[in-house]
This record gives sequence, C-alpha cells and structure tokens, in this order.
Amino acid sequence: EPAFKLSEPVRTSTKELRMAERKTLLGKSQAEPDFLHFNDLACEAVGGKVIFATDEWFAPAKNLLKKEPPQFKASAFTDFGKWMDGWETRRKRIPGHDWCIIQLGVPGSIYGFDVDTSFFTGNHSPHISIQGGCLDQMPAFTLDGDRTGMAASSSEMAAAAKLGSEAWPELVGVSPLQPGYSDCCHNYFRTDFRGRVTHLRLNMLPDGGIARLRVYGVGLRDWSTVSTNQKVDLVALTNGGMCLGYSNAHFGHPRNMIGLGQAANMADGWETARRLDRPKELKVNECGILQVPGYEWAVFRLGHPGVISSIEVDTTHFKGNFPDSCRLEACLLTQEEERHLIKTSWNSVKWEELLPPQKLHPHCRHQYSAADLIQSRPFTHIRLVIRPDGGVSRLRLWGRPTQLTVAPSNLKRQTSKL
Ligand SMILES: NC(=O)NC(NC(N)=O)C(=O)[O-]
Repeated sequence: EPAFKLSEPVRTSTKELRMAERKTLLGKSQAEPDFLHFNDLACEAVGGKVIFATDEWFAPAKNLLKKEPPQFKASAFTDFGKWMDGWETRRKRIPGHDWCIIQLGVPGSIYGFDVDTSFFTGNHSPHISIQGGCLDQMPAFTLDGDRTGMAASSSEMAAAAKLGSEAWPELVGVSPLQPGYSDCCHNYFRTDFRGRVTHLRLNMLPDGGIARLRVYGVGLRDWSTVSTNQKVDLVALTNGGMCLGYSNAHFGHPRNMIGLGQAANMADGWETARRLDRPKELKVNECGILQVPGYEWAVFRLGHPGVISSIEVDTTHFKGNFPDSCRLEACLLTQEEERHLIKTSWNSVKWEELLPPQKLHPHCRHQYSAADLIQSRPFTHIRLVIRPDGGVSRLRLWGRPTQLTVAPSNLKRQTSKL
C-alpha cells in the first residue's frame, strides 16, 4: 500500500532523470515501487549486521548492508578470485544452497525489498527467497572482520541451526533474479507479511552473488518498555518515525534527517535544489529572516504520538547551502486521515505552528527548548518548512510519548466527507 505523497509538480533528481532517459532509450521500464520511500531497516548505518553466512568465498555477506552504492573495479582481484562488492559464494558442487542471517538494525514491519545484483553478471544468484523471524532474544554471535575466502565453521553452523530459521515465514517466495546490468539490477519484491521482524534469512538458490539487500519498512519499537515520563526522539527512525511526503529531494531524501547519530556528509541529509523563484531584491524582517515567497517542506509521522518539548535542527555540513530559516508545524491525525492525505495532498491539513520561524546558521546544531515552542499538546505528525531552500542534516524531536484517547480531525474538510 503506497505510503508516500510527493507534492506537485514533482521535480525529480538528475539521477532519476538519467534513469528515466535510459528507460526510454531501452524501451523498457524497471518501474520503481512506492515502498522505496520507506526506511532501510537493514543498512549498516542503522546497525544492521550479518550474523551468519554459509559461505563467503569470493566476497563477504556484510557487503550486502553497505550504505554506499555498489562499485566495480575491473582490475581488482583477491587471493580467492575477482573482487566483488557484494556477497558472493563458491559455485556449489555439493547438494544444498547458500544462505545468510541478517539482524535488522531497526526491527519493524517490512513492505518490500530491493535485491540489487549490480555488476554480478554471469555470477549472480539465479533465484532467491527471503524468510523473516522475530526473536525475543538477540543472538550474541556475529561475523567480524574480512571473511573473504571463508566458509561457516561447524560451531557457527550449530549456533545458526538453533535459530530454526528454515521454518521462519516466507516473506518472498522462491523468485528469479535479473543479472546486474545497470538497467535491470534492481530486483524489487513486495511483501504482504505485516508481523514484526527482527531477523531475515536470505536464501541464494543454489549459490552466486548479490550486491546489496535493501529492506524497506517502518520501525516498530516496543513502546511498553518506555515510560510516559521518559524523553525520547519521537521522530527518530529507530523509534518508528517515517517521512510521508516532501516538496523536493533533489540531492538527498528527507528521511536521512531522522537517521542514527551525526550525519556523515551532505549526502546523509535532506537537500533540495536551488529554487528558481528567489527574488532579485532581498528583504529581511526585524529578526534578520529573509522575506521570500518560496519554501520547501517535508512531512513526518512520529513513531508514537507525543508532546514535543525540545527540538534540534542540525545544518552540519551545509555551509554554503543551509536554509535561511526554518519553522515546524504539527497536527493530530487518525490513520484514516493519514491514508487520505497520502492519496491526495498534504495541503489540506490544518497545520498548527509548533516552532515559529527561526534564523538558521551554517554547519550548526540549533537547539530549541520548551520556551521556544508554541504548543505543548500531543501530536502525531509534523511538517518541517525551510525557506527558501537548502540542506538540513538531522532533525530531532524530543518529547514524551502519550496515549491518545481521541484523535480529532485536523483536516480542513470533515472526515465524514472523505
Ligand atoms: N570471473 C568471476 O567473477 N568468477 C567467479 N567469481 C569471482 N568473484 O571470481 C565465478 O565464476 O563465480
């Protein structure tokens, strides 16, 4: 089910435009599913790790979870064969198949996968299947170091066998993979399984290589363990925060802002294109804030409804391209209202101002306390508005999770008419 809405008109990134051109040239389309806007729950950047793999002869399974796109180095070889940026096993000469166990960085509900075979041509895995498990206790074992040229030891096999992963529910049934040529390397699979997943078992049938596994979903935190007095970052990816729409993401997706820790570089934040409607003559108000008509926005669902009491807007790495100002708006929505907005437009929401316009500075973590905020009621969704454009590396919304008994309609139109 799509859970994402772009504003109109959609301004795509140059990469997307190049892909669209390629599709036209090739006369075939590798349609991009809606679930690509969800968070990647398995990426190493959010703590995902490979805890078991049957065989890592040509290339280690931990490469599956690297954040950066796969590379190809034509003249790179190891003692074991051609260097490949992915997981690649030996050609099997005995019965059975290769598989690995991935511990998600953020346990959650999964909507779809991208099994990316980039550069694996002639040695890609011909078929895969994916199973999911929810383990109460995280296994203590993991795979460390460079495992190129290695196979699972008998003690690793015995530890993995205890997980009973061969019986986990199938999220993706046995399916063929396309080889890793640039126009068909993304193998997208949707899943209808809605249970909470902590671990995945990726089966390669019988063997071969896969460059990356992207696991798109929404984090599901166990909120029963969080007291209502405890302050948590309500929008954090790890707490189930989710970007539901934006006006522009030319250089970086807004979901990057809710990622773990400090941003590594500009690519790890939200960055829009330069707006083309910036006036020639610039006026500022008494707070030094530029008075320009154009702005960009991003909408997020909080991981849990809550009262926000402090905010961080971090422009780290954005030195010549930070927004002049930002403001935050919030609202309280039911699930049905949210579904309707995703299908229509976020413009029909009656947003309430939470943080009034604030002048921003380059490469700076801006902190706002309860005294800066206008509202102290619970909200479910927020909208970050930047003016006129630019980049923000992180957004943190600290507050207390609250139970909602009533979620009044905040739409301009009445829900009964929806
Ligand atoms: N040229 C290759 O890639 N050969 C083999 N793979 C690696 N990585 O060397 C193979 O056939 O599986």
